[in-house]
Order: sequence, then C-alpha cells, then structure tokens
Amino acid sequence: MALLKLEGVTKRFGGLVAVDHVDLEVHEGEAIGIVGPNGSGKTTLYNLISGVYIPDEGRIIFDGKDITTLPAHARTPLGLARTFQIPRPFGSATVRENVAIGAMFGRAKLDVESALREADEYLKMVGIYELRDKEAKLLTPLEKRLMELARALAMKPKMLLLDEVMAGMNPSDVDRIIELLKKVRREENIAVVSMVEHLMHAITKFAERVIVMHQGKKLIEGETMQVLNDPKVIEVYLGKKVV
Ligand SMILES: Nc1ncnc2c1ncn2[C@@H]1O[C@H](COP(=O)(O)OP(=O)(O)OP(=O)(O)O)[C@@H](O)[C@H]1O
Repeated sequence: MALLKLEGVTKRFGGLVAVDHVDLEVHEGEAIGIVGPNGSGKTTLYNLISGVYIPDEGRIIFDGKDITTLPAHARTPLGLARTFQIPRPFGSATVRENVAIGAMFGRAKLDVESALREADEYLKMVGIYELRDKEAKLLTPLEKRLMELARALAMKPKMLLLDEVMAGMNPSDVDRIIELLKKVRREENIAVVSMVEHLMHAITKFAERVIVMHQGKKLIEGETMQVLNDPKVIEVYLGKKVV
C-alpha cells in the first residue's frame, strides 16, 4: 500500500489551474525528487499535501486515511512533516527550543525535557549543534533551513517534504545533507520527497524516482537519470540538457 496517494488532485486560483488532476504515489522509505521550472505547480502541490490548501477536486490518502480536508496542524501528528522555502521559525526562541517543538508536537509527542534532549541529537545530525543557544532569528538563511530540517526530523515523520532545502549550500554541505537523508531513510524508513528547482546534480545523487511538473500537470515520472534525459524534459528546461 502506498504511504501517500494523490488521486486527480486539482487546485485553481481563479481561472488558473495551478495543479491539474495530479495522480501520485509515494511508498515507505522512498526518495523522490519533484522538479519543474518556475510556476509549474510544485509549491502548490506541496501546499496541498501538507494541508496549507484544500484541493478543489481529487483525494489525498496518507497512511490509509483520507486527509483531503484535514488542516495542516492535524496532518503533522500523523507523520507528515515539511520544511518551507522561506523558514518561519519562532524567532525569539532558541534554536534548541525550535527543534524541541518538533519533538513535542510531531508524532513522538515528547515531554519538554525529553524533547530538548532529542533536539540536541538532531542539531548534531544536521551540523548546527554549536548554535543551539542562539535566538533563531539571528541565524543565516542557510542555518535556518538546517534548523527546520532538524525540527522536521524531530517530529519522527513517516514522510518528509523538503522545499529547496539544499538551495544555496556549498557542494560539501549538499553532500552532507544527502548522506543525512540517506541515513534517516535507511534507519527510520522515512519517505523523503524533495523539491528542487536548480540543483539537478543533488537530485541525481539522492532521488530514486523523479516527477517533473509542467504547467500544473505531471509531465513525466520515472527512474531519475532516465527522466532527466528524456527529450520532453530537456525541452521544458529551454532546450538545455538537464544533467
Ligand atoms: N496563492 C496564489 N494565488 C494565485 N496564484 C497562485 C498562488 N500560488 C501559486 N499561484 C500560481 O500558480 C502557478 C503555480 O505556482 P507554484 O508556486 O505552485 O509553482 P512552482 O513550480 O512552485 O514555482 P516556484 O518555483 O516559482 O515556486 C503559478 O502560475 C503561480 O503564479
């Protein structure tokens, strides 16, 4: 059984169909990349999966439950965690407290003490443990994204939706995050869906399967290298070879 299943999911903004009858399945522990040019519907798709938007048509099933109309805060405890392209941390709280919130309100629902301890583990994992006592608002954009990743992992999700988490990172940080994601997939069987606009090389190292969005529709889906070298995909990316 698929962990996540989208059936004919559609979202319109006035006359514009931002996501157009998308079908999608993600299985436990899978690594998926969602790519597509600007405006192709990737963010809207994430917002539909995470509950920021409710679809105009179609159904979303997660872990056997119909979550189509469930608000975002009710999806998190079921094991659906996401990061945002522009993180919105609790600014005056410390980095450690921000991550602990994930452990308290995610699937694990830990008490404060245990959540703070757990936060330290995840901060070490993403490589910003030394920043734990800093106010979150003082972090750089990249550090904020790493903190968000730690918070999402502390939720003990079954599925992690990553929104451009590796954008702006240097190659060694990208490699470190990819290794980390492989480790959590292997050890905790977390399905990771990663949205990427430009970092195609990162996606080839990480994703087993890629979905290409174009004008709100799924253009193609399949094994990563095969998809990224497909003539239709090359055409969508302005005639350039993608990788
Ligand atoms: N809240 C909104 N109101 C109106 N139109 C929207 C809204 N959100 C997205 N759109 C439109 O829907 C289409 C898909 O946008 P979306 O942000 O999902 O694409 P994207 O692939 O994530 O692009 P980007 O990489 O630029 O974020 C675009 O034409 C966009 O202008």
